Amino acid sequence: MTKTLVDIPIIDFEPFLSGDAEARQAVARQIYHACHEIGFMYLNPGIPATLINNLFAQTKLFFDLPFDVKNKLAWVDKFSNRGYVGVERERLNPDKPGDLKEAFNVGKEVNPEEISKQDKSSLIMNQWPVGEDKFRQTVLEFYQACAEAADKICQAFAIALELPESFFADKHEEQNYTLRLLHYPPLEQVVKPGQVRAGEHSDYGSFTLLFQDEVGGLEVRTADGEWIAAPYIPGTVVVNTGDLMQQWTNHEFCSTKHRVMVPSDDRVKRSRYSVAFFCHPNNDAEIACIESCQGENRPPLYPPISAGDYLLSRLQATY
Ligand SMILES: O=C(O)CCC(=O)C(=O)O
Ligand SMILES: [Fe+2]
Repeated sequence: MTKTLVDIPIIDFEPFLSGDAEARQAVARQIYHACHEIGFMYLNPGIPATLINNLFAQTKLFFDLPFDVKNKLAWVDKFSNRGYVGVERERLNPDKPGDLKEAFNVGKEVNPEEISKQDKSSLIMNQWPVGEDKFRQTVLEFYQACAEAADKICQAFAIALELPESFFADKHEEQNYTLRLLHYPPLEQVVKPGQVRAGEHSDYGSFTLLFQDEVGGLEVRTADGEWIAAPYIPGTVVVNTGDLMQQWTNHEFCSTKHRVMVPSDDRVKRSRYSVAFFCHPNNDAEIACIESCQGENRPPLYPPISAGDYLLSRLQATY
């Protein structure tokens, strides 16, 4: 395992994707240490660079659309958690002013015909800008590539914790994921005291894949309370474990605070784009302390909860 200057490990995931059982074990061991020690790592989970580049190009075009067009797709409720969120609408740190960012959330795309047939609470429609077919197509292709990567990462987490390989993948099979495009606009005005691009927070779900551009600003808080930079590293994706994974594993895997700061130099005048793929278990998955993460002197720290109830309670606090 290579340590970066900032102590966030860079792990070569290739042997997990194409190697034998031994090679997969070796990768899983590195992932265990990253999740246990800092909850952040850089991975190459096999998402093609051209797809990532296309997605960033489409993200820029989307945020360049007039506000009125974007606002027609406005995020309406935490049950769907989809659509457009304007600048300062969201506070990832509720004690601070609104975040200096705009966002667009997409969930699993469903066929409208399926809606009437099934319980509609789990089948919620995405909102798309009219006439932007290339955008929709690229975003959905990217969503699928991330979902496939997430499936492999689930397997690696299970092996890392000596669980059956499909333990986490089975509980994520509904693809209850949120793909979030983010734009941090250039800042000309003086920001409010304490205002940042994204407030200090930990992610709610099981884990997140985070794609960023080279503008930077992402910072991660280490166990001793120091903020360290998590810069863009070409060919890698930042992967971090979230609160629900921390709860599930009785803190064997940690969920680490992170934030996006306003640059103190000229980069403040540039837009920053990033894309987060938030992985969350199936709504009805029961999140109860994993057997191998508890013991006589290590009782479960949390009572069991359904993943769906947990997510709703967290979204409630953010908006
Ligand atoms: O934009 C980034 O780099 C981080 C965003 C983030 O942490 C989040 O949306 O949860
Ligand atoms: Fe985050």
